[in-house]
Amino acid sequence: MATHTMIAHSSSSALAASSPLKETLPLFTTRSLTFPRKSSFSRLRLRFFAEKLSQLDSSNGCASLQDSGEHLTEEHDTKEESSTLSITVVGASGDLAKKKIFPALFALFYEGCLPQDFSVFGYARTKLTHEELRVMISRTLTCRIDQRENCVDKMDQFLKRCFYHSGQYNSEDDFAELNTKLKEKEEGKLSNRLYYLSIPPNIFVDVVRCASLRASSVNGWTRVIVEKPFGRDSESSGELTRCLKQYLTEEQIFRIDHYLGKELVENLSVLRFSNLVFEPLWSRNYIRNVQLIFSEDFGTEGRGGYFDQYGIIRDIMQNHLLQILALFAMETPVSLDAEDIRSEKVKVLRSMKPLLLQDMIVGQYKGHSKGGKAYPGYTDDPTVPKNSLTPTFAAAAMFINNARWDGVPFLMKAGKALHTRGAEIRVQFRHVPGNLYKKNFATDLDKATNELVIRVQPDEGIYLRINNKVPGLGMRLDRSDLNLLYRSRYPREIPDAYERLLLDAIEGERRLFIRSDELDAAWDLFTPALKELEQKKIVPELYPYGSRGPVGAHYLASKYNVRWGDLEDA
Ligand SMILES: NC(=O)C1=CN([C@@H]2O[C@H](COP(=O)(O)OP(=O)(O)OC[C@H]3O[C@@H](n4cnc5c(N)ncnc54)[C@H](OP(=O)(O)O)[C@@H]3O)[C@@H](O)[C@H]2O)C=CC1
Ligand SMILES: O=C1O[C@H](COP(=O)(O)O)[C@@H](O)[C@H](O)[C@H]1O
Repeated sequence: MATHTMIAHSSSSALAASSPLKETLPLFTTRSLTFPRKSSFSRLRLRFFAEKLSQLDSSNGCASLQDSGEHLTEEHDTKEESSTLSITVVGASGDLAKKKIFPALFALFYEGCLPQDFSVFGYARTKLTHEELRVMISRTLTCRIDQRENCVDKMDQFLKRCFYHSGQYNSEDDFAELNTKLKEKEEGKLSNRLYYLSIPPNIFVDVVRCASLRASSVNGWTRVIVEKPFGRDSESSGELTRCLKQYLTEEQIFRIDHYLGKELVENLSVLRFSNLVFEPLWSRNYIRNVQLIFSEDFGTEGRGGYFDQYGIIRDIMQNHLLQILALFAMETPVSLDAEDIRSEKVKVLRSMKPLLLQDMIVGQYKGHSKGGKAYPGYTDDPTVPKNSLTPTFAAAAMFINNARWDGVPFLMKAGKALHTRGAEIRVQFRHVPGNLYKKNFATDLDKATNELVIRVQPDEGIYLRINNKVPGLGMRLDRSDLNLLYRSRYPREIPDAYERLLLDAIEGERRLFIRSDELDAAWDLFTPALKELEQKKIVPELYPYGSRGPVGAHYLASKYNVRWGDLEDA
């Protein structure tokens, strides 16, 4: 124990010494940096205890840090007793904070995943009292379906730990005041501080500067979760990273992509690497195309101002879908350690061919009336310019130039205001060569190939479409699904992605956060096509609100001899 502490501190000091702000950027106990394997081990160890505890309290996978001390090791006990955790949500008055971050923090508290000694601070310009913040937060808190009994008590306990500080985002003095308030709560203990930047990206750097100079922990770690968008293209993203790194080390920056925290996305690697039946098939030899599909059945209502500067390619494809693609297509990592996984993701991203304009199509939704109800078009939003060419839908074909995936189209499709909400990965396999049963298919043979579908949301599940004989005396073939439907197999609520990611950031687990080289590689793939799209002022194909999107998506798919699986299913 003593040795660990010593090594951790000397290593942190070495880091701080190389940092431009060594005095003002104090020690961050970068557990996974110093002890990469130990971090995963300790998390797994906690999870092991949690599994034991789950039989008692149906915990969601973290060990109870509040009331299970006797199960944990000596090392853990000591740390827990002497340290505090302060979580500051910057932009606390905003949509994401209310909708996702505070509820996720409450869920972690509810599940016993937060340390004994923690406080939550909201920070924003809006003037609020502590009590007003608590009222605001309480409106969005919910308890897990299966554990409602002491819900009200738990909410009260949580809300008592929530405080508010009003300040400007670029004021060092305001952050110094925040620092004073944080210190009051920390009572001189070893303090760890987590900042969540739930604010528009143009103020990220101001906040990081002020927080790092005036409100960093002096004796524990300081970490910052940065929300997307991380820039608009390679240049602006590089600039953002450069500016953030004036004040923070890479190890302090947790770039969030909440899709990586979704249960089925986490399960993707388990599916691949722990099932012998899949891994041998995972290549160009057996897979003819992969589809990554995102759709929402609502428009940009309320977020038009933000969305118009980014569009669907930057909002969904360059991050959420590309991250899933990287996990899907990467080689087997050396271990489950964050750096090993992220290095494999970077490798596969760097093997990809940058997207070409001729391999994408864009669309924008228009107003539509259905069942007596009028649905607004994208440009009907008062915060969107009337002549906006921003795509609310896009489809793209991407390729990976490596031995495993050479020639396999990875088709992406993302859209707002479509007929349904969902996110899924579809893997379409090749034909069975010389299929003995080709005469017995009621449908065309091309449609009778196997398909593996990983449904990320809603109705999380994994199903494998196979061909089977219809029972009876004849020989007629049919298609059926071997179906793992989560709600039947695991009839309990799945934690929200933000819960998992917040817990990981608290634990210093970086596996599900984006490293700066990953981000660079991701932007390199999309920047040329995005620039061309804007320079050439490509006019998006209009599609009605609530429809299946522009027909151009079908032409793009058929160019590569692909049919969109979601539409075949419908
Ligand atoms: N909302 C969502 O569903 C998602 C959001 N994100 C990202 O999360 C971050 C926060 O999103 P969201 O909560 O929707 O954002 P908001 O627009 O609600 O902004 C959050 C807070 O920031 C302050 N703020 C807003 N605009 C400005 C401005 N121009 N200058 C200074 N302060 C401003 C406001 O607080 P005050 O005026 O009190 O200071 C506001 O309450 C963004 O980076 C967004 O891209 C990512 C995924 C989903
Ligand atoms: O990052 C974003 O994601 C949401 C969709 O997230 P989900 O978890 O609800 O699927 C999307 O609406 C938003 O435009 C985008 O910024």
